[in-house]
This record gives sequence, C-alpha cells and structure tokens, in this order.
Amino acid sequence: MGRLTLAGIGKDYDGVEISRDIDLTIEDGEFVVFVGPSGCGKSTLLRMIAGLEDITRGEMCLDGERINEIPPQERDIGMVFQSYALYPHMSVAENMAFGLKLARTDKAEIRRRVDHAAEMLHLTELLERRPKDLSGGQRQRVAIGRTLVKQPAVFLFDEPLSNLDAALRVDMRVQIAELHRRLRATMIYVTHDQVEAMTLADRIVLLARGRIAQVGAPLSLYHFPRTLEVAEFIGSPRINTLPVTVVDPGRQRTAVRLPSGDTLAVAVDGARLRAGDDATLGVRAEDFVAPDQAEVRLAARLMVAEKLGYETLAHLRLDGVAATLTQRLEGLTHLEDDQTVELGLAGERCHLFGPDGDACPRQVQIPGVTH
Ligand SMILES: Nc1ncnc2c1ncn2[C@@H]1O[C@H](COP(=O)(O)OP(=O)(O)OP(=O)(O)O)[C@@H](O)[C@H]1O
Repeated sequence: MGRLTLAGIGKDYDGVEISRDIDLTIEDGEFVVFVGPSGCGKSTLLRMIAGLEDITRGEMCLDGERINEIPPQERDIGMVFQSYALYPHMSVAENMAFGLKLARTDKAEIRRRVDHAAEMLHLTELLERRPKDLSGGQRQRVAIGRTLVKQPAVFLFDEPLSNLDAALRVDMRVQIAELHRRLRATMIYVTHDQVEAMTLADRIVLLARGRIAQVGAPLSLYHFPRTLEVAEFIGSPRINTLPVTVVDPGRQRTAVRLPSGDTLAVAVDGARLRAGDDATLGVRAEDFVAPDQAEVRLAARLMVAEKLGYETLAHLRLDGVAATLTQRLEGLTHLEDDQTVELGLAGERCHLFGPDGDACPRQVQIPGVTH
C-alpha cells in the first residue's frame, strides 16, 4: 500500500517560511505531479516526503502511520534523482543491486529483482555495461531501476528528465507512464514542465510561493483554473489575457467592457464583483471563434505565424492594446505577415478573473471534465 497524507505541512529555512499549510492526500496507486514556477517549493516538499529534509510543521503519514521522524532508508519510499547518481565503477547490474546488497537481501532474490526490473525498463542487454557507456536516457532508466528493485510503496521522481534532449524526454515520459500502469504503485513526480504534468498526472498539485494553488485532474486545471496564476501556468501557449472593466456582474453571465469599447457577456458567475471593477479576461489560443459565430469581433494585425504543420500559431496585436495574443489555427493556413485578421470572442469560451486574480466560476459544461 502507499497512501500518503500530509496535514498542515510547513517548512522553514533559517526562520524563513518556504512551504506552508500543505494539506494533501495521495491515494494508493495514484500518479501525482507537483508543478509550479521555479522556487515555489516543489523539491522541498518532495524531499520532506523522502525524509531528506526535516518537517518544520504538520504531520506526514504513510498508510496511517506517522513518518515525520522515520529516517529515509526506513521509509517505504524510493527516490529517483535528476542527476542519476550512478556509481561509475559498477556495471548496470551492480548499480541496481547495490541497495539490496546493503540491506543484506538474499542473492537469488537480488538476481530475480534485477532481472525483472531490467526487463521492465528494457535494460536486459545492457546489464554488464558501465554508466559511461550508456546514453542519457539509458542512465536515467538505470536510476529508475535502482529504485524499482527496492519495491517501495511510493516512488518519488525529482525532475528525472530535465537532463535529456526533447525527443528523449517524450520517449521517457511514455516509458514512465507505462511503468506506472504496470506497477500501479503510488508515484509523485516533480517537474516545472507543464506538458509532463498534463500528460503523466492523475492529479496535478500546482504550487505557488510554497502553498498549494490548486489540486485536480489536468483537464480540470486547464478548463477551470481557480486563479489567473494557475490559468497562466497550465497550457501552452500561455492563455491570452486582456484588461477589462466589469459592467454588469451576474450569476450566469457577467458583462465586461473590452479595451476596444465592445461589451462581452462572459459565461461566469461574477456576483462577487462590482460594476467598475478592473478584471482580466482570459482566452485560450484555441478558444477564438469564427467571426460569424462571435459575440464580439476584434480587429488584429498578424505579427508572426508559426506554421507547425498540424497547426499554426498566429501571434497578433490588437489596436490600442500593448499585449500580443496567440490564436491556434488547425493545419496550415495562408496567413501573410502584417495582414489584418478578425478575432471572434464568445462569452462561453472565455475566463474572467477578478481584481484579486481569483477566477469567477465558469458557467459552462465541458464534456468529461469535472470541476
Ligand atoms: N537548503 C536550503 N536553505 C535555504 N533555502 C533553501 C534551501 N533549499 C531550498 N531553499 C529555498 O526554498 C525555496 C524553494 O526551493 P525548492 O528547491 O523547493 O523550489 P522548486 O520549486 O523545486 O524550484 P526549482 O524548480 O527551481 O527546482 C527557494 O526559495 C529556495 O531558495
């Protein structure tokens, strides 16, 4: 089993509060990703779970048992580091067996576990090689194998793919997802790469300034972000934002005035706002609609079109607004630089954030996504 509960967890370094009020339950077999901007406390939280950092406040339990004071090697938790940390003078098989030897595991059992892990990680052919004769991806797989043989209840991964090139990262991401599907072990994974978070996680824990900003399924965070900060972190390209003024706040629709002077009725519960409040409209790059279906049409000038084959990202500038907007268009388009484009807005496809940055609850249903 591997059910982890964190209650009121906090961490200070030299009297400075780094993490606080972390309340989180991770169910047995779940794949949870900690994500957030640099310095938000992801690694610190992971290291507290591993036992590599003291916990200043709160209680941490594994399967109902308090583990705050239990040293790392006695916790049923294994960690895979970003730096691999392999022993250069040992073969792959010896690297993988090392921890078990220290724990005086029976030789035949070590052999069985190493063979099994090697088979799962496609390392069987490489067992006699030394780390220097392996590629980056192979070394990372050995590092995972070394944790795998210990059969921990909880696996921790600290940015395991950040030293790999882009193609290999995709490859390893798929392998880690497959490993989780086969093992069904609890896995906690730290990354600042939101694509890794979106694709691997059952649930994402988004941290900001040492606190949990939002926890939820990846698509729930994408479609129903609770704050502007979450909306801006999740999704690539980043969500478009425009400064707007609240005109008529309502429970189903909230009317706002755009920089162009047009009024848009956004499908959100804006009851907590007041007319005249400054707010932020959010529109994802794929949420602009065709001009004939739009409630409001904005004239924009095309700055750059990034033609990626399967889609085109059009970077646009609106008259009188400093920000550039990005529109996602399917397939190849015949856009010319500097051409004028009509951007369509529909209230159902937009987000609205109040002056404090908190989202107004969207009054829309997205099939298959709960919020
Ligand atoms: N040993 C330490 N002593 C003092 N401050 C520390 C220590 N370790 C981390 N910090 C601080 O704690 C904060 C959180 O660091 P942490 O490494 O957990 O962030 P992170 O979200 O993992 O960042 P990154 O994505 O850059 O790795 C940072 O402000 C960092 O400077």
